[in-house]
Amino acid sequence: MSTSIREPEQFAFRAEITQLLHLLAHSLYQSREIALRELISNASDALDKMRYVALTEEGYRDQAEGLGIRLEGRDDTRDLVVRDNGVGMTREELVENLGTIARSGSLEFLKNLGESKADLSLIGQFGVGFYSAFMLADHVTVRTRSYREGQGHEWRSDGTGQFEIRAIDKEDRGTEVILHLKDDLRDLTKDYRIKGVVRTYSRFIPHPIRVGDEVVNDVRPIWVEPKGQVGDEQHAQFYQHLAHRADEAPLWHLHLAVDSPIQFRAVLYCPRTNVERLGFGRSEHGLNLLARRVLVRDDCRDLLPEYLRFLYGLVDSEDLPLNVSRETLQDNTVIRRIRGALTKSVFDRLEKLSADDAEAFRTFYDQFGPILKEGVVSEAEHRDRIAPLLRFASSRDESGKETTSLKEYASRCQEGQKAIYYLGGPDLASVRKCPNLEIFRRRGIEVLYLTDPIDEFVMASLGTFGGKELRSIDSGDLELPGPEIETPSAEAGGSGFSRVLELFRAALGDRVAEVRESKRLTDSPCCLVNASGGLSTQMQRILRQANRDFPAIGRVLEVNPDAALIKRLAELSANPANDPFVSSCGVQLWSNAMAIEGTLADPEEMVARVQDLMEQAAAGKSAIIR
Ligand SMILES: Nc1ncnc2c1ncn2[C@@H]1O[C@H](COP(=O)(O)OP(=O)(O)OP(=O)(O)O)[C@@H](O)[C@H]1O
Repeated sequence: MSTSIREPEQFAFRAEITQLLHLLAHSLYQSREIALRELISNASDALDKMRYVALTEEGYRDQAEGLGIRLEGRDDTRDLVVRDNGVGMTREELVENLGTIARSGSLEFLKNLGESKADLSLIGQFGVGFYSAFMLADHVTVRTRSYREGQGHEWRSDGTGQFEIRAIDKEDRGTEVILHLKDDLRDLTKDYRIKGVVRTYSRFIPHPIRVGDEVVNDVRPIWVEPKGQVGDEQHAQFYQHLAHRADEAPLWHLHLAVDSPIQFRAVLYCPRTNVERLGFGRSEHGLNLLARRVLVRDDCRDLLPEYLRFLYGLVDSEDLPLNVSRETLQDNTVIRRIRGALTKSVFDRLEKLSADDAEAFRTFYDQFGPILKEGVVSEAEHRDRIAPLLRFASSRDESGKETTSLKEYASRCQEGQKAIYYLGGPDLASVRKCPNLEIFRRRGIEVLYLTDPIDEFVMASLGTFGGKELRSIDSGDLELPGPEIETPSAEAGGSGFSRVLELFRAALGDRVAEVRESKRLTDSPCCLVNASGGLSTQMQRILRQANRDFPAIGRVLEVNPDAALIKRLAELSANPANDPFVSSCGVQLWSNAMAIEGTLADPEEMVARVQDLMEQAAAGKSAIIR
């Protein structure tokens, strides 16, 4: 026992924590009581750990009894105490956990608060929940004794840059957080107020929370209750406890009771918002794993595929040993089977949501669709479950508001249509401008508009849907349903048009793979398409963004014999003196097509040519007013 350091020792908080504390202390956040929930959650975690220790470590067998949390208000001193008989902390743990260890979460949280992307209610998600105590208190004291030692320690701080730690006598194991309440929160010492807060935020914590002699919460673990007996309100509170989300009900939940071949109970929750989309890092949390009601891992990532990482929840199985180690989890057959069953249930739930509640499914898809798509690209196993859930904008609603599923698209296919057509681009506005769409518009064939960069990879990974090939419309060999397009204009253009193609070909050289007559354009003079079987334009754009040295791929320039400009060039080509002008127009048309796509590499060259063409046009004009 080291009673030698009874004198307090001073420590400085890490810089980002000082910043965070300053923010919290001056916060005008309305529901400051949520801080209490963070402290109760921490106490509950410490009790879970103690129960686990008692069941797995020699010498602590009798210590799983009487685990609980107690809240006590002290009117005279304006203190509110949160006490637990959990694992407690050693001196080193106190120093590290409450002040000096780097937490990537605190920096991220500060950054997002600064950019107004997050509000204080999200604090618990960043692994810095303890500090929210300073929203309620002007001084915080933590008295704790680890289950491993007889010596207790006290941590004190007023939240301004420093904290101090000293050895104390503490009779019982566990932790006591004493909040010296801010003046305007003094009524939080009253039992009725404390009970109110517990009932609002922490009612379904699976350990008894006592205020006076009364157990205020409902300790029956909701996941072992029969499904029909757990209401939405209970689920919402349990979700808030697991996910550290204040005042938010889950978008949907799953409550599973499976008895064979593996026995397990599970609850899973889908948040309403995807914090990854707000610019936070990847969701870094797994599910809680319990063996016979005892928490064995609070961050088990092996229970769901990576692309369902946004779900919160808990799995409790009778078939798992308590001492299952992190290393053996992945190879554990029980875990693998539970993962399979959970994943299937999630897809069943999503399928049902998409059929029964379009509004909720749309919210889900807006938030988590991009993560779900990773599942198509990263593994083949569940592609066929994810594909029907995908939604895309389409030419059916040019505003992009109404999205469509692949199945709906397929149901609208024309007689003889063998493919599902799509076009990718950086945004809806540029996709809609693409001349390649003209023939589709004329024929009334629907085209999916893909604007998420991963969409192209999704389509490439899927290959087909419902027996129909997924095809980018800038592919050189389109097989459209219905009759081949008649091109009388090609004849009308006659040899002049062939000459135009010849001149374009010679002028463009190896900048293009081919120059040919187009059968897909109605208005535009020309468009670019890709050699059959080649990469789509959007895919080339994405690869070039990722790697500047990505080689330029020779494209096919298709020319519309029907366009007024091309007709005129065909006429002019009868006179060899016009060859340079026609050639120059060819290069410029190619530049225009590249510019529309956003793939033009050398704008200076184009500017010089436009200048030259303008000079020629100006020279042909007359200043004489007729
Ligand atoms: N009552 C307690 N008993 C034992 N240890 C505690 C207690 N409260 C906090 N701790 C320790 O302090 C650490 C920091 O707590 P804090 O609330 O800031 O983050 P966290 O609990 O790790 O993250 P999260 O809030 O996301 O669960 C905890 O991980 C735990 O080790």
